[in-house]
Amino acid sequence: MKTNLMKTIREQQPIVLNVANHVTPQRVADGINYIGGSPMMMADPLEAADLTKIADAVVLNLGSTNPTAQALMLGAGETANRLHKPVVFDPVAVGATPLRRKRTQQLLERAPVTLIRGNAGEVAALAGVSWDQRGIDAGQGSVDPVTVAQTAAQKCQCIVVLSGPTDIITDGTTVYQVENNAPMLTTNVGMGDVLDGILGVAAGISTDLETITTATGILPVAAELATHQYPDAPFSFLAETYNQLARLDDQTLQQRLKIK
Ligand SMILES: Nc1ncnc2c1ncn2[C@@H]1O[C@H](COP(=O)(O)OP(=O)(O)OP(=O)(O)O)[C@@H](O)[C@H]1O
Ligand SMILES: Cc1ncsc1CCO
Ligand SMILES: [Mg+2]
Repeated sequence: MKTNLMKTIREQQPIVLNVANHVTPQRVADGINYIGGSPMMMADPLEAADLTKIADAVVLNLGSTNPTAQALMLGAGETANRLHKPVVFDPVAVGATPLRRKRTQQLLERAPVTLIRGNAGEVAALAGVSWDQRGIDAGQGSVDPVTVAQTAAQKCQCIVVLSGPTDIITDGTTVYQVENNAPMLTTNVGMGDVLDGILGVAAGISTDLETITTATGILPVAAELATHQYPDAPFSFLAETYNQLARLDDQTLQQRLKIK
């Protein structure tokens, strides 16, 4: 694993450019900032290319898809490809509507992404696996999530991080699993979006599978520590999770990470 990830983030302070949804941008910006990255949100497609030039990584979120957001995603994605910068994509509720599927397909064709992070329902939709997705939530399915993640990674030719009680990280061949988790993460809307931001920070440093796997553990490790303090208070848990993100060092992260 990447044993000096937190130190490297705080030294390099990667700039992460986001096409955020309209629900959780503050949570995402805080998540990036608290671990030591530098967040930037954008809203005007006319500056997507110029802002991508100064970014170390780009994070694209389908959550509040609309024509402007799609133009932002395409503009940033295409420039990032040309400049060989990493792109993280979150296909929020992609299986829910034909429009979301069409816009995702257009993005993946015009600007291939480095990493897709979604819950089981979203990754299943990309893999073409039958799944009972529930809006923005994972829903239920009968196929092994590891197979779902590997299929999506092979189809989309990128790294896939399938989040859930166990997070699955794969390039289509090698598979790592992060077993740290905190159920109150699912009570707070947007913690998947925060995970995307953290993965963007890490991708700004390296996109090797070990770095991405270590980065996937940052949020659940912080959330486990917060759960010890606030086992039944989801909003206090949320605040404490951010405190723990700010405090987290490599020693604590490596000690607490449960990877298989
Ligand atoms: N059932 C669960 N128990 C514990 N932790 C979970 C569970 N499901 C997801 N997580 C953790 O919650 C975080 C967010 O992942 P999740 O799968 O909920 O994203 P999401 O569905 O895209 O959320 P959102 O759309 O609200 O941002 C990850 O760190 C993941 O490990
Ligand atoms: C609630 C919600 N609706 C669209 S995006 C979003 C935040 C979770 O991704
Ligand atoms: Mg989500």
